Amino acid sequence: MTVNDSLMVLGVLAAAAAGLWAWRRWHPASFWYGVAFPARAVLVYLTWHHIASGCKLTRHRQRWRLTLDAVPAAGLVVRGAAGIVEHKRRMRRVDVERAPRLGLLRPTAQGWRVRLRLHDGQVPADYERAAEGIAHAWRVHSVRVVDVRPGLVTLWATMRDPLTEVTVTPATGELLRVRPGKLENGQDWVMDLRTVPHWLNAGATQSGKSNLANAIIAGLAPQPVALVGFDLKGGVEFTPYAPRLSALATTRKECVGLLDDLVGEVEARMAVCRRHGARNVWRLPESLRPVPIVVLIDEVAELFLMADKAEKDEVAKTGTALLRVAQLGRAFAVHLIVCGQRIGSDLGPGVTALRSQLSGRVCHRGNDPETANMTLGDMDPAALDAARAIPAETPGVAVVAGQDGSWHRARSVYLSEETAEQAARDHAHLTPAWDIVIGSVPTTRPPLPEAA
Ligand SMILES: Nc1ncnc2c1ncn2[C@@H]1O[C@H](COP(=O)(O)OP(=O)(O)OP(=O)(O)O)[C@@H](O)[C@H]1O
Repeated sequence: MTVNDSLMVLGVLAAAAAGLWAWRRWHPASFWYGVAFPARAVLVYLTWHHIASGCKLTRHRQRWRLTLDAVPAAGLVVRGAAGIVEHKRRMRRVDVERAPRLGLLRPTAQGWRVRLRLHDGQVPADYERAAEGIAHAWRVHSVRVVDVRPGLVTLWATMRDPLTEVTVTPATGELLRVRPGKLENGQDWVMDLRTVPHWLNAGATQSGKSNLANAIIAGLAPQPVALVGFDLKGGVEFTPYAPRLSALATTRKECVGLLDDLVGEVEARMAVCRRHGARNVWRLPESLRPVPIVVLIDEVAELFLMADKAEKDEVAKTGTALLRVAQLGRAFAVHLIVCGQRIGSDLGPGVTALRSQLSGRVCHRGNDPETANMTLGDMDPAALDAARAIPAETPGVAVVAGQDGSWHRARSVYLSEETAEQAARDHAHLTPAWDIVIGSVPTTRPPLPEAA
């Protein structure tokens, strides 16, 4: 090759590299699907056997193979023990290491998914244990085991943590549905109170609980719902949202009164449903359908703590009323969003029962492993591990679990208090008066959609 030829080849290579760089820089999505993903896929298939072996996912099988056996030749052996001079071919059964069969790698915006066939005797937990090792071998942010079916698991690899930056998601406009942030798989985090009626929002201080509550309030503010606040931290959290709150309790006495109202309202709705042969308010004729109530409770532990014995009765009443609202509210469009650092049995009897009614769980970073245990203890152990691994420098990141047992890492969208307060002020005209709400009087609000 002449010097000119070499220069030309170098020039072409440099131009190709610059083109690829520019492509990646200006249109990363098409670069990923067109170049980066196919290259990654080839690497994954080529290295899979090695990685599976390193992560102890392989199995040994007996297979027929044509082998070359070394045979000492007669007469020459005497020259030395290692006098092997002849080879003989023959078929025989040998031990072969087999990796689990990889299905087709399917690209996602943030990485890829691939289905694997389990070896006999393997369970999905084997793959959950190996996931971290596989993530390191594939040089990706995380690998999760998802979509478990008999004999099959799907591995979902994510190249970068999609929760480092969460952008604002538009309002859904659907009743009792909010999008407070993003899930790790890049999809919107949808909180649908008609599917999961009550939520527990737990985490240490500065973990992002209030930000999530703000996002929920801002999402619900434009909807035809009544918002109610319980804030025993002197009202500092919820008073700024007062224009959009139909009721706000900031002292224990007010809490007891407001809970009495709520229990009475649930019972009244129950009576209306019974009269009309409806199992829930969504099956009532539209003109009779009451306005949904969303109850936000800040720092739930304050409701159960007592300074002296005189408060014992009030605390007991509060616990019972809250439990009744939780148990009965789901059918009668009364929803709870309970925020707190701890919601354990140490707060008193009834708290564990209340927690079990809160089927939606959001577990932010906790100060101790107990927070994750209390919030997600009855779920998949992998969810607990993910919650315990949330770093302090990413407030708003949480593990979110619904009632079907599935869970996701998610992050609420950052919403300044001013923005949420502005949303409350902007939609103050939609705030139904509490007297009208608990009077179950059909109001002139816009008609509610039919139940799904
Ligand atoms: N999703 C988020 N993205 C970015 N920053 C966030 C997010 N959520 C919260 N933060 C930041 O973290 C800080 C603490 O958040 P927040 O007040 O919601 O925590 P908290 O758990 O309610 O704390 P506390 O119990 O002390 O009230 C806030 O200053 C906020 O700026």
